[in-house]
Amino acid sequence: MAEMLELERVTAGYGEAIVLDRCTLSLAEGESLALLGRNGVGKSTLLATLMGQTRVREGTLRWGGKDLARIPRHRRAAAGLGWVPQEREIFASLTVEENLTVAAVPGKWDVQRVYTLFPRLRERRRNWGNELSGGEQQMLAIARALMLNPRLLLLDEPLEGLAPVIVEELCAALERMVRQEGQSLLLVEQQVAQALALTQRCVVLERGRVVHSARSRVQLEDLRALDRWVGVRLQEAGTPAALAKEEP
Ligand SMILES: Nc1ncnc2c1ncn2[C@@H]1O[C@H](COP(=O)(O)OP(=O)(O)OP(=O)(O)O)[C@@H](O)[C@H]1O
Repeated sequence: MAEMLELERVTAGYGEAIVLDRCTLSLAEGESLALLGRNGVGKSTLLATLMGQTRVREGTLRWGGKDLARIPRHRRAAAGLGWVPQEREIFASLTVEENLTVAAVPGKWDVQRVYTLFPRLRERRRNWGNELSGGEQQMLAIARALMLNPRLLLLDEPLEGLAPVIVEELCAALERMVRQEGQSLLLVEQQVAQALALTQRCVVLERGRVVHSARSRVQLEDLRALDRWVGVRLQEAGTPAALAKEEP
């Protein structure tokens, strides 16, 4: 597989502060990658860097073989990077369907396809954004990003703060999105077992640098090996449905 995204020894941060420190990773078209690590190691900063929101001091970022630095930050979404930040930022005074269609880009993902992925959004299509539960807001934020037909979807802790039953529903949708629809995904997530179950590969960041990488399926069978970097709480890891299934 040709690499779609390549970071080579990228050092970046905010103002004088350096957060990413010679960070190297790559992702191919159709691939799904979990970005793991403790709080504050730079996972969100890596996504922000892809979106042009940090100061890159050194290293190269290539997107589709081209220098990402040459794509201005307001053009990154149009260039195929679909970012769902932790804050979700859905439009409270638009309906669910208006949220989805307000900035849609024609392509494989359309309203019917995202409703098939998230049937709950179809049921709620006439509700205002501010009438949704946290889980529904997260589904809407992801669905809205898909409506831009991104080549790569960047999800920042989509499961954070959601009730277990909603986590399960959301994971089932993300699993279909990745496995059946072949959506490329870069997933930042603290819920390690779920993140591994949804992805093909994983990398661990520590102090802004990749310190470990593995096949997700292999790693899932040895969660304890991640403990030194991530502090996996095995008893909380759960047993997502996807664990029992074949690797994509
Ligand atoms: N907008 C910002 N301006 C200045 N510093 C920031 C900004 N965003 C993050 N930082 C700092 O960058 C460092 C890395 O934060 P980042 O959010 O990337 O970590 P993370 O691995 O995503 O952790 P978390 O799970 O807590 O979000 C932290 O020290 C944080 O305080």
